[in-house]
Amino acid sequence: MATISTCTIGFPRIGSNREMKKALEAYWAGSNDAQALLQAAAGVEADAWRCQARAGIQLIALDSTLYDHALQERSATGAPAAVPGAAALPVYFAMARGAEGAPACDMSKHFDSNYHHIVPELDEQSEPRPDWSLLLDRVKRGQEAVGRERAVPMVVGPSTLLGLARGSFDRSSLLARLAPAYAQLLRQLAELGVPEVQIHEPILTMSGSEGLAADCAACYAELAAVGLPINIVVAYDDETYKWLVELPVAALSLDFLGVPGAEYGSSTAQHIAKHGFPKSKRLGAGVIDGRGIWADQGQAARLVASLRALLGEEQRIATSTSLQHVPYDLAAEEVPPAGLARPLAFAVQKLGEVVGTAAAVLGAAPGAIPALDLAAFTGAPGGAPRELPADMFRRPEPYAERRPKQVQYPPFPTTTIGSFPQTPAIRRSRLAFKKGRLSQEQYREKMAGEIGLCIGVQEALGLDVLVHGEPERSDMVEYFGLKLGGYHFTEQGWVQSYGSRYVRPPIVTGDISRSGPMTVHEYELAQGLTSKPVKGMLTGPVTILQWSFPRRDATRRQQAEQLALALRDEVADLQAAGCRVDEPALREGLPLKAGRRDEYLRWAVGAFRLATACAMPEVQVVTHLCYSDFADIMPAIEAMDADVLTIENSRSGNEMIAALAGTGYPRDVGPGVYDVHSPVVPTVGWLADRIRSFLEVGLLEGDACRIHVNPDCGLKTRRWEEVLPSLRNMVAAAHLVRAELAAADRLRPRRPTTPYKPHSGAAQRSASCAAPCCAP
Ligand SMILES: CN1c2c(nc(N)[nH]c2=O)NC[C@@H]1CNc1ccc(C(=O)N[C@@H](CCC(=O)N[C@@H](CCC(=O)N[C@@H](CCC(=O)O)C(=O)O)C(=O)O)C(=O)O)cc1
Ligand SMILES: N[C@@H](CCS)C(=O)O
Ligand SMILES: [Zn+2]
Repeated sequence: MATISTCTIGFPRIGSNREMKKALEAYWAGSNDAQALLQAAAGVEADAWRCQARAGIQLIALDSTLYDHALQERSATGAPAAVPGAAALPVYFAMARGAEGAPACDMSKHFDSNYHHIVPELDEQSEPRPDWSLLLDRVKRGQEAVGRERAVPMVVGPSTLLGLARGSFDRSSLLARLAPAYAQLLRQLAELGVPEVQIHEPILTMSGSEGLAADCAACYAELAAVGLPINIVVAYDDETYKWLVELPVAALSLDFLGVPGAEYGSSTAQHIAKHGFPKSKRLGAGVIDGRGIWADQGQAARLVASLRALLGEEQRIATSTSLQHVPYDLAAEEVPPAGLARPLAFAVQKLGEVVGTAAAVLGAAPGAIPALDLAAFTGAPGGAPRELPADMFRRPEPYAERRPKQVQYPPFPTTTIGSFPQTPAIRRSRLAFKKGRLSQEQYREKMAGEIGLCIGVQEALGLDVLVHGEPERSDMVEYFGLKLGGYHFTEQGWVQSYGSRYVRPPIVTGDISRSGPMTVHEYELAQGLTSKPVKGMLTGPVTILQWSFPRRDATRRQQAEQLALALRDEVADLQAAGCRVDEPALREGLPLKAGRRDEYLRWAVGAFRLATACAMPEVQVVTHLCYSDFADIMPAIEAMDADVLTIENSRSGNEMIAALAGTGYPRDVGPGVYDVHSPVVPTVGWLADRIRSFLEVGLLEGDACRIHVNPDCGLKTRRWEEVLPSLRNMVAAAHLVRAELAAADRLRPRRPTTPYKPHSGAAQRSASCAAPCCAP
């Protein structure tokens, strides 16, 4: 007798109408008290759980968080308790966002997604003092909402908690000490009568996790002994299958899809075909895409049918990852994304796909469900790859020759990463423009005023390299999606990036094309107001792609190449307009498996070079990386051939710049000196210490003229009241350390500081750029 069941492994935490975001921000602004926040959170989670029950999901993961799920499991590890009630909220948010005298905990990219988790703080000294009351309360609320037999607790697993922690320490012994804490949780859950517990262990997808096999086996044997069925959930890629299936647990939920794009497909199905799946376990088949938005129940049904032949009747249909990576509900779109010939599925629709797939397989008619029609994407798949000439990837002169021709700086030149506060007034203007209450002309004038304000502020603060402030960009990726052909966008397609911050990833539906300049007007406006250099501001091709929903009929490489060609034309137009400093951002979608990284890095770095190589030697290409560890991809960073690298640095304690210094990285570096995700204003003394520490780690052998001083990332999430004193202190700190170096006679600029002269040359445009850029 076939038993195909259905389950979820996570759901959007924002609420169908962004209730969670609004409640959090009202609480932080002081217009809401703790009770109101907790009440709003309870409403959001209950709505989400009931929505899953209504869709017919049998086992509902009790996902819910005030800020981040990795942060809320800390109470089991001996770290300060996380939110046992209203009184502890300030501690919880201090950990997440910082508070006076207490810097925020480190934040990091969650695997290869655009979600950011708070990094667990664990080391040898950590003494688990388990307090699971929060999670247990959540389970009780879940049982009330959807019934005992459907409410399934989910918890970040001990290996993952340890794997996400930074630093090198004896993880093996701490895992052994964490096991009893988790065993205690399982006993308490069993008392509540839950059907099973989901233990999320995404760390087991990572290369190198084979080394965890013995420790994991011991830990899970101890947990299994409690007697509560355990479902280990491993998402984001295929997994270290051979030893994972041996773990003594009742069920394994695996990701059958892997990264979105045409590379679609993990090796999970092949692993099962090759090695089999133990009869004693239940498989959670993650066949509905948890992080793509194309509806494709047909593919899922066929996958499950093929598994059934291998596995027999006992299966469970699930999503490949938590649905937190897709928007809540397509029905919220007043106008469904226009021109989309293919059906879309957001989280609510994906619940229907899970249930529908189970029904189709039971009905033995999986073939009857049509798969996503790839032929309906516009354009030939990617219009590429065609062989592009090698010189399109090479700047005319190598770094060592071109750097002296570029703008020269004083020691510790000060700058910012691009965005300035996105104020309510800016957002109101944009909304008025969208609703037709402001004309295009009026909207542009408003934005011009904001740009003028940003330039005036930066001049007054004494910054050395300026930016226009990005007021016209709702989001650094969505903005380009709106300007480029081949993209569609949503009105309500919010996806959590971190805490209360959300993005609307644009959707690639066809070949990407640029119909005209996208950023030149704003650059010209800004540069026209100052004699200091203004950076042109582009988002890099890989970043745009990683933070979009890619099409399914072309590889990510093909899509990145199209984006790179569009950005290349923009670089050409920016430099023709006189721009001498340019900033595309690259963000890795580095595969979790080491064996796939080289190939990825080849095309990702290639896309960056393709976008920027048309820049004349005099143009300084700045790139920016935030919230990612890149110690293990240093050669790729070097191969990007940028002139300046700005990086998020302040929360991770110089780890990255120490790595850069260690490899003798020769180019200009701008290590972040303060955390932009915290409302705390850093003091001059603290900032000066940060700057001095760059010399201590031996960065650029102490050549201060090439060590730029900037915040970790853009300032769009901050208020002017925070930005003004923070930047004032940052500039003062740079000047202080500059003066100290001068007094100690340690200022030996290798070349004279040259004043900045914006370039005025249309003639040079045709000489250096037109040919390669316009005839790709
Ligand atoms: C740099 N980062 C980014 C990442 N990914 C991106 N796609 N973009 C990024 O910048 N990843 C890593 C990091 C950190 N991440 C973020 C992510 C998100 C924000 C952020 O500030 N998000 C805003 C939403 C921004 C936005 O698009 N706003 C719209 C307004 C939309 C809206 O709410 N409209 C209302 C009315 C307007 C109003 O009254 O406010 C409506 O329509 O009803 C806009 O500006 O037009 C957020 O608030 O979450 C920052 C860093
Ligand atoms: N220029 C962007 C980069 C963020 S990663 C900004 O400043 O917001
Ligand atoms: Zn950044």
